[in-house]
Amino acid sequence: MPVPELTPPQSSLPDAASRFGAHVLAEAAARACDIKAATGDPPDPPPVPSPALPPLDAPAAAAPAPGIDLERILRGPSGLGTQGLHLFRQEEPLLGQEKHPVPSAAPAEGRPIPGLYHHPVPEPDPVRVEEVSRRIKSWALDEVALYPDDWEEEFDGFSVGRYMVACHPDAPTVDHLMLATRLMVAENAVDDCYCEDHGGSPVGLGERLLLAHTALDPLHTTQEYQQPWARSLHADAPRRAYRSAMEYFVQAATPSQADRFRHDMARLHMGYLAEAAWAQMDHVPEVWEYLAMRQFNNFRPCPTITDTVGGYELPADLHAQSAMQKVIALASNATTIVNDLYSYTKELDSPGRHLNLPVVIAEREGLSDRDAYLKSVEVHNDLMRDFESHAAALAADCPVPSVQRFLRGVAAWVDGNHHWHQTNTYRYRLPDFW
Ligand SMILES: CC(C)=CCC/C(C)=C(\C)COP(=O)(O)OP(=O)(O)O
Ligand SMILES: [Mg+2]
Repeated sequence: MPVPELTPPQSSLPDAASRFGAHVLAEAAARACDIKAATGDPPDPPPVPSPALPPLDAPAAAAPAPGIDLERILRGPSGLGTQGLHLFRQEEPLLGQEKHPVPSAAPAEGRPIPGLYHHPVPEPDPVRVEEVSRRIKSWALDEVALYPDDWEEEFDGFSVGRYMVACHPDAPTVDHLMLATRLMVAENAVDDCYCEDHGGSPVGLGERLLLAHTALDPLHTTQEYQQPWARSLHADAPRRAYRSAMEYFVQAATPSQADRFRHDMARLHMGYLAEAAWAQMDHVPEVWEYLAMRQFNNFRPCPTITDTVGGYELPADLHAQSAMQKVIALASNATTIVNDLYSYTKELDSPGRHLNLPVVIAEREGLSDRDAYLKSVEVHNDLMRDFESHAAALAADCPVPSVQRFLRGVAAWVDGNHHWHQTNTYRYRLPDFW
C-alpha cells in the first residue's frame, strides 16, 4: 500500500495557508482591540499578522475585496525561480495516467440560498481537483471495489475532488487531500448503502454500523475469532472502504488524532441510529430533539481532521477543552443544516418521509413549507454567527499557533462545504420559495 508522504506534526502556519478562515482570527483581533480600548490599554497586534487578510469588517456573502486576488495569494508565488519559495508546493498533475477517465473539474454554478449567511470561496484549484478526482476513482474501483458500473455517474456527480479541495485549502500535498477524500467517500458509502437510498434500511442498522465501526476501531480477541472478523472487513463495499481509508489515515495521523476520529465516527453512528429509530416509528421529533440527533448525524468527522490533512497536530488537550468542543459543535451543526437546506428538494422527492430541519419545523410548529424553510435559514445563520463569535473568542484567549490554525481550518471547511453544496447542481436544486 502506498504510504502517504508525511510532514512533521506541529509545523507552523505556512504562508500560503495563512489567509484561510481568516475572518475568524480577524474578528478575534478586533475583539481584543475593543477590550483594550475599553480598559484603556494599548491594543495588541492581531494574533497572526497577515497583510493580505480581508478587512476586519469584510461582509459575508460578498465577493473578495477589490484588489485582493485571493486565488493568486493562496497559490503563492509562481514563475521561474519561485519553486523554493513554496512551503506547501502543489504536486504536478500526473498527465496521461488516466486509467479511469474522470470528468473535468466543473466550473462553479448554482446560486446560494437567498438570505443564507456564508462566505464565498474561490473556485478550488482545478489542477488539484483533477488529480484528487483521478486518484479517488482509482482507489474506489481498484482498491475497494466500491460501486457497480451503473453507479458511476452518481459517483462522478458527487464531485468529491472539488469538495475536498475546497474544504482543505491548506493541505500541503495531494496525498494529504486523499486522506480526507477517501474518508468522505467511505462515510457516504456507509450512509447510502446501510442507511439510505442504495439498499439502506433502519432494520438491522445497529448491527451493520457496529460491525463496520470495527473497521475503524479494530476488534482485539482470540486468534480463533480474530480471523473471521478480519475477513468480514472485506465483505461489503462500506466495510472495504472504511478499512482502507482508515488504514491510510492511521499512517498519517498521530495516535490521538486517530482516536479523535474514531470518537467522532462513533458519534456519527449514534446519530444514524436515532434517525433510523424515528423512521421505523414514523415519528417526527420535536425541533430540539431533531437538532440533537443532527448534532451527531453530522459532518463533524470531516472538519475535525483538518489538522491531519494540514500536516500538523492540534494537541489532544487543546482539542478537548470545552471552548474548542463548543466551536467544533457549532461549526459542524451549521455545515449540517446547510445540507438540510440544499438537499431539501432531493429529500422531498425521495420515497417516504425524510427528516430535515424544514420538514420538522413545518410539522412541529405548524408552519407552511416556505415559512419553515425560511425559519431554518435563520437557525443556520444563528449557528454560523455563534460559531464565528465563539471561534473568535477562543482565538483571542488561546494564542497558540496550532489552535489558531485549527480554527481557521474549521472555518475553511465550513466555507468549502457551503461552496460544494451551492455548486453541486447535479445533486441539489433549490425549492421555489423566492
Ligand atoms: C461524515 C459524513 C460525510 C457523514 C455522512 C452523513 C451525511 C451524508 C451527512 C451529514 C449529510 O446528510 P444527508 O445524509 O442528508 O446527505 P444528503 O442530503 O443525501 O446529501
Ligand atoms: Mg440531506
